[in-house]
Amino acid sequence: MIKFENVSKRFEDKEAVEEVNLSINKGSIYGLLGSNGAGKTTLLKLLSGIYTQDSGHVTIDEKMVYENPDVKRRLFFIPDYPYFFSQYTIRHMGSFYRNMYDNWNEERFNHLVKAFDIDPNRKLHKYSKGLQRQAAFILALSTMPEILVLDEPMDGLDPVVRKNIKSLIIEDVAEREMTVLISSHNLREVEDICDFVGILHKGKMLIEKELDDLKSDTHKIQLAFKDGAPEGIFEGLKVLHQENRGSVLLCIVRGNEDDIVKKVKRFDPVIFDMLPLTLEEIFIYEMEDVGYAIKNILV
Ligand SMILES: Nc1ncnc2c1ncn2[C@@H]1O[C@H](COP(=O)(O)OP(=O)(O)OP(=O)(O)O)[C@@H](O)[C@H]1O
Repeated sequence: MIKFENVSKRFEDKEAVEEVNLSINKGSIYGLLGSNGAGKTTLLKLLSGIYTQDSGHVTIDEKMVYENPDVKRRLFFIPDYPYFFSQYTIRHMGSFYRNMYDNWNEERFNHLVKAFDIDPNRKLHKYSKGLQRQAAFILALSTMPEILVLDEPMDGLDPVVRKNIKSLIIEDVAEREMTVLISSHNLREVEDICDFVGILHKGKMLIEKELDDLKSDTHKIQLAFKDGAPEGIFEGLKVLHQENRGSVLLCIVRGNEDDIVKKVKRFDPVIFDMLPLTLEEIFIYEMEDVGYAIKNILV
């Protein structure tokens, strides 16, 4: 299990991550979402042992990560800009990782190089951004990591390659319980692949939940009343957003569905619809709730 306990990390005068708590179960695919500069990359680098925290604990199966090569060998981190040694081909990089990772799988490496159509003898720096990212995935998956840490993983990949890579990741999760931590702004992709989601804002974890629970805990409601919305309609409810659309009141409410239905129906609405929300909508309304709203930017 991956655990962050009260983890803080500061850069000069900037608190990048503040008292973050986070747990990721083995075999889970965890989507780390957040506004720009929220601290996502910092968290991934703390988990990968690239940074050390100022306070708190980052552990994998109760072992500290930083300066612990045995633990670091169990994970592979693909940063937002994959790094290769200058003048190296994918074969050279493969040899480098073969020496580092005990579980390196040569057969899989050769198979993936062919499957992704990467020339094993071409220098990696000559490849496009998307092909370099493909090379990073080939290398990462050939190390057979227990934990795969991905920073904006699908950026620059075409839809066919995305689908292939997602299938490979899901296969590794299903077959050998690989754990995946993904930071992404592509919420559709996260919704597609992740089972757990954390939303980070200004260095703090706003929400950490199973994706299904998050979705079943946030509701879009359309309401209309004979003589306008009565006083106290929202009493006892956590309303993230509300707006009038003609005579219909649209609101986003967090909480238990049955409880919301019971509370609202007391006021006898003439229209009452409860609609599902996408992860993207949930993200936008949760951000609005902490003052990070699209309307502020448009004013
Ligand atoms: N090496 C560094 N030196 C100084 N400040 C840093 C450094 N790395 C990150 N920061 C600051 O820490 C904060 C969090 O940055 P981080 O890159 O973790 O955010 P992020 O959530 O990944 O952002 P984005 O979605 O924009 O990529 C930002 O304010 C950033 O400017």
